[in-house]
Amino acid sequence: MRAEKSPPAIELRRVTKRFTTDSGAPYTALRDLDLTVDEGEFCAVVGPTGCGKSTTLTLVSGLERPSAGSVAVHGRPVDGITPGVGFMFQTDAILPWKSVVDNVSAGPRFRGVPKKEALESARDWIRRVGLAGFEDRFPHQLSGGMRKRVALAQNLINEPRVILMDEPFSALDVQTRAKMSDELLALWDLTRPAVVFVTHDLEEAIALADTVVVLTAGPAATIKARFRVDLPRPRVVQEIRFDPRFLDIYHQIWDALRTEVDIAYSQSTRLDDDRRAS
Ligand SMILES: Nc1ncnc2c1ncn2[C@@H]1O[C@H](COP(=O)(O)OP(=O)(O)OP(=O)(O)O)[C@@H](O)[C@H]1O
Repeated sequence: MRAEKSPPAIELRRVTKRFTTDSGAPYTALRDLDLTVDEGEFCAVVGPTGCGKSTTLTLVSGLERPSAGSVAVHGRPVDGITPGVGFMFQTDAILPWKSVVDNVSAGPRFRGVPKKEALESARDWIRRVGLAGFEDRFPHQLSGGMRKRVALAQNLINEPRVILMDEPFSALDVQTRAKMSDELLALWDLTRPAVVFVTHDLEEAIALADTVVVLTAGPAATIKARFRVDLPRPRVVQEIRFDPRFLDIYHQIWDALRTEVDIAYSQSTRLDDDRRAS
């Protein structure tokens, strides 16, 4: 008997997304975008500022609908908020009035898991993200890096098969950021969900991902190129940068990205000039 090939974790086909701007004019953010992320794949998305990286995530999450084309998660068309998907954004989504353990156990509690079991599982995840002993602290008593750990535990406790991350570590200092990236890779390795990780930082993208996708400059952004990152795992984020293969990959991707960054930059300076002239 022939085994059925399981669908990819995420599939966007010929996706176009139009917004209506404040002035009422239509703005096409994405056009004819095709993106496939396999089960267990760590995919980083890079592209010039404002090209549509976050919009791509909101389409997968179900927070926004495509104007044309289709979005599917595990073969199911996305129709409203996608179940089984975790999110991590630049700003923390942790609740300031709840302790660490209550924040982390909130997901299972919401799904109806009995309190005792939810708290046990939360303590387990808090330990795995390196916060044992901080269970009863409140978010304002934690550093930025510690709050990110809480957000990671809050996500991973729900055992998502897909995690969407939008510059989750960009507010952290450089060292904490590298440390968190290592933690993320170690935790990802435990359950290997599919990840889409949006970042401005090409080094971060290569250090973390299996594939790096480059978007073109907007409007009507689409995928310019997709690169396989064949660096060995496990990786230490701050050390993998010195691998000669890392530099090769960096140069290849930067060649594709640089043109798009230049286009976006000249568009933004032209807009500034127009504004000054009017
Ligand atoms: N709700 C909205 N209404 C109107 N325009 C929007 C809306 N959301 C996004 N846009 C526009 O769509 C384009 C893509 O935005 P998006 O935030 O996805 O880009 P990005 O690549 O994530 O940006 P950055 O790199 O700055 O984080 C931008 O020009 C943005 O202004």
